[in-house]
Amino acid sequence: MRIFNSDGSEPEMCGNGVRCFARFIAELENLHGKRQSFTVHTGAGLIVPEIQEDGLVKVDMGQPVLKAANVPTKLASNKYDAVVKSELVVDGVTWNVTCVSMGNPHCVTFGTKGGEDLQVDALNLAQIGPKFEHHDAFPARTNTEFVQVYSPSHLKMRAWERGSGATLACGTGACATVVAAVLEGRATRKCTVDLPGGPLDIEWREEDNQVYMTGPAEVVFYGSVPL
Ligand SMILES: N[C@@H](CCC[C@H](N)C(=O)O)C(=O)O
Repeated sequence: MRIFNSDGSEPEMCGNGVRCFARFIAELENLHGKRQSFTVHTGAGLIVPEIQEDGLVKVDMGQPVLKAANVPTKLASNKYDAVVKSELVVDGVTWNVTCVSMGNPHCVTFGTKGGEDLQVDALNLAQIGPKFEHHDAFPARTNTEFVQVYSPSHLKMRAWERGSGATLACGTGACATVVAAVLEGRATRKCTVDLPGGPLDIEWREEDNQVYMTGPAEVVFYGSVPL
């Protein structure tokens, strides 16, 4: 699977995309109602989506990458060889950020240094998102997730995506959000993440360090495009 952002750049991975890709293949092959798993080659390695009997798609998203140079970020590692709750000055305001790669780079924030907990609906993403995306700390640019904690197993997130801006959902971003929330001691390893487009269930398993994402993928329309 190869995907393209709306600015034409090619990211390594797309969590929503891989769920849709699995659904598309199942429709093509008439695999309705059957449990079916696929191995998908992506820029981030092999990713394994499985269509469950309930119709939801559960994806083995692989292991998070936390080493600063591999995210990549120029911020220094400070905990578990990772960048956790580090200070990032954006437009004169100091934010606390945790950096995670799910094959593609993510910067996750729960708020500003010493500030109130984020109320994500109040944020002007179009104004602050690009300042994170193009910040010097991120040599490959970054996706940014702004997160509000409802409870240790229930988070709300809005994403500003690298190359695409504010989107209704970001699967890799939801995975990075739970990894960051666990590293910051804010959440358990199994969480529901609410996104503007609907919820995703994410689990970062302790046994094998793998991240699993479960969510829907539905056919919206069929069409053809002359190229
Ligand atoms: N904008 C991302 C790629 C797309 C991520 C996607 N929305 C998802 O669901 O994971 C990037 O440039 O890394």
